[in-house]
Amino acid sequence: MTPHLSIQPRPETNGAWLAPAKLNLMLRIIGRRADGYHLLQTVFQFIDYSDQIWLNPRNDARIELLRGADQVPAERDLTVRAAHLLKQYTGCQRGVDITIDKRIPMGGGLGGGSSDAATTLHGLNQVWELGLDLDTLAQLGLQLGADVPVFVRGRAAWAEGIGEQLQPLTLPEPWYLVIKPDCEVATAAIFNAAELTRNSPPITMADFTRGDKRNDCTPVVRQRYPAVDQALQWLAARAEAQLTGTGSCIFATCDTEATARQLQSDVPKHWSSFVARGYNCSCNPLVTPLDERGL
Ligand SMILES: C[C@@](CO)(OP(=O)(O)O)[C@H](O)COP(=O)(O)OP(=O)(O)OC[C@H]1O[C@@H](n2ccc(N)nc2=O)[C@H](O)[C@@H]1O
Ligand SMILES: Nc1ncnc2c1ncn2[C@@H]1O[C@H](COP(=O)(O)OP(=O)(O)O)[C@@H](O)[C@H]1O
Repeated sequence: MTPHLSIQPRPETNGAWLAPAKLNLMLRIIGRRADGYHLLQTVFQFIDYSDQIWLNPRNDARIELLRGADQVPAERDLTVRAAHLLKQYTGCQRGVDITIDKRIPMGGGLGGGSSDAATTLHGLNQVWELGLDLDTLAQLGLQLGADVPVFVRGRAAWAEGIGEQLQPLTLPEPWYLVIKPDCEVATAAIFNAAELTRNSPPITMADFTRGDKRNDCTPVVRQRYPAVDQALQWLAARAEAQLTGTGSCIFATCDTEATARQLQSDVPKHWSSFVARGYNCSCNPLVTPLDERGL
């Protein structure tokens, strides 16, 4: 059976919905839209390293964040914004208490905020019995961030456009060592950098499969964040080192968990790190695992 991550509440999650992180296995910037958003080619894969979100219905129509991410005001939290968006779109009068157990580092290029938003859209679609389909949830998600649709759809993907035009991919599901240098990177600052490459020639999926894993953000992030540069130098001396998204996290791909843990045991103590498995499916109530559909 093809392994998959399930974002739905299960006994082992104590009623929590899971919001997994992602890695960008390559990222090219091939242009810019008139509104300033960049046209990308990127490959997304999920990893089994997740935030946990509890969605408890209330007796009134309020949306309350009982515990969220550090230093993110409730009104800016992407789970709260997702809940308001659903109410506005459907006219639903119900309320919810939201509690987030934050594990995915913020400003790390791991998409934690976007994943929290996507999981909230799925969770409240069920808890509030809204009956919205996957396309509608992905469209609503895009209003919250360019990265939200891939988490809503729950399939590893080749992405184009601003990251929302998605073609599912079946990739190897290796182990990853992820290192978080001691800094956060604001996505907007990197996309606004004058020195960012914005005219990379487009590649094909076959080029990626043959090994083109460049991330156009890497030179800018290395130059502006010495901690990322140092971590990349350290990892590159031991394995192929890559930046995910706009960073700050970097990663190496390993064939086995043992290899990843061996590499992790040498990581200098001033960087945090974790080992996680890659997954092509992050299954939600509207997506059945590939193998259960006979694919
Ligand atoms: C770069 C990527 C790669 O997966 O990930 P992260 O490094 O943030 O995790 C994503 O494209 C980030 O997606 P997301 O974090 O949802 O972006 P948004 O909230 O929509 O936008 C954040 C900022 O980045 C800019 N932005 C985002 C996406 C894009 N294709 N072009 C952009 O120029 C936006 O103009 C905005 O200033
Ligand atoms: N629930 C949330 N979890 C994390 N970040 C959030 C959340 N809601 C809003 N944000 C905002 O989104 C920003 C980006 O966070 P995140 O998605 O974790 O990183 P990245 O964009 O680097 O992948 C944070 O710095 C924070 O201001």
